[in-house]
Amino acid sequence: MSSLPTIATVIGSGTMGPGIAATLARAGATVRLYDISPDAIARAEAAYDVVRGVLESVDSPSAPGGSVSFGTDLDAALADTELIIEAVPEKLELKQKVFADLEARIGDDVIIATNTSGIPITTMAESMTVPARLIGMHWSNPPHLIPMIEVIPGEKTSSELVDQLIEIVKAFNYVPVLEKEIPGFVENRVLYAILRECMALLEEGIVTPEGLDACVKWGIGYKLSVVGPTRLLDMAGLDIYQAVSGYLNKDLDASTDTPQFIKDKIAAGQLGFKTNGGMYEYGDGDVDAKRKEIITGLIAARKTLASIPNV
Ligand SMILES: NC(=O)C1=CN([C@@H]2O[C@H](COP(=O)(O)OP(=O)(O)OC[C@H]3O[C@@H](n4cnc5c(N)ncnc54)[C@H](O)[C@@H]3O)[C@@H](O)[C@H]2O)C=CC1
Ligand SMILES: Cc1ncc(C(=O)O)c(C(=O)O)c1O
Repeated sequence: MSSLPTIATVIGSGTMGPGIAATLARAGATVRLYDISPDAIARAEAAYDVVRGVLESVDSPSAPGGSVSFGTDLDAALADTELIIEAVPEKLELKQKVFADLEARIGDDVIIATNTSGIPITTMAESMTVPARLIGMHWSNPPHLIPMIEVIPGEKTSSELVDQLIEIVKAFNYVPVLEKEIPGFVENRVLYAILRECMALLEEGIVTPEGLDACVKWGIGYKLSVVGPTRLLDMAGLDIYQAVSGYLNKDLDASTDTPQFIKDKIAAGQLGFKTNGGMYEYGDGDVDAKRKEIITGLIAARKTLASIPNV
């Protein structure tokens, strides 16, 4: 296989599957999107139409011949495939069962890339017949708009596969970030460090949700979208970092569990957009409107970031 696979299969058509499939298809691959649930497939077909429109409006590489087909027939989805991207729910046992099911149906040369948010690849590969073929390929949500993918080899992943996946990611113009294996990988370790402190500040009543969102969006997000954290330290001064981290680090939240108020919301069925309420409440039509605003904002920001120097 040279760079982009001719045929690829995405397993799991929930939040992430349609955007992943659409990105590969737009770059020219024939993609089969498989799900165990017919309802999920029906939702994915509708989501795909929206995603395709979004891809039209960003500078996403497009090549002729790409397509996405949808279905609940696993053998049909796997026929002649070269690359499988697994995007089923974040449960180790489920992913291991899916890998066993896949390995019973495919040749030894077929790649399995997992979109796990942070389960170590080595652990997932323990029950596999060919562990050298498993590699982490962590897309960020929404996958058709965030042009960066973490590439995470496990202890038994073949080094040829690491190089191959990096070339595949470059073939659809995304930035591959090669990492050593660690729970949560790099992106979610940083994101969850931020989220842990944010949730603690809310729980202690230090700031309102609206105030927190404004502070983090402008004070941190805006700046970090232009200058990464390493260069930010040069901009601020390492002496300042030493002075502040010297008194602040020991005061930062260090809890190891999910905050109780989040657990209470989940127990009350408040999960966020998918239940019309979570951190904020949403009335009729509000969730769709917010989703549109977020996508519009991400498209505008991506265009701007693509047009300025990578400092
Ligand atoms: N939601 C997010 O923001 C992100 C999620 N991820 C990771 O991607 C993976 C998928 O996440 P989501 O798309 O959010 O999950 P989701 O729950 O929205 O979708 C998962 C889909 O997998 C299907 N499924 C369940 N068992 C299956 C099986 N045996 N075979 C085929 N399909 C099956 C479900 O019917 C569902 O449609 C997880 O590992 C998650 O941690 C990674 C990056 C971001
Ligand atoms: C809150 C949250 N948690 C996990 C992930 C992930 O990468 O799996 C994301 C994301 O990609 O956006 C996220 O927002």
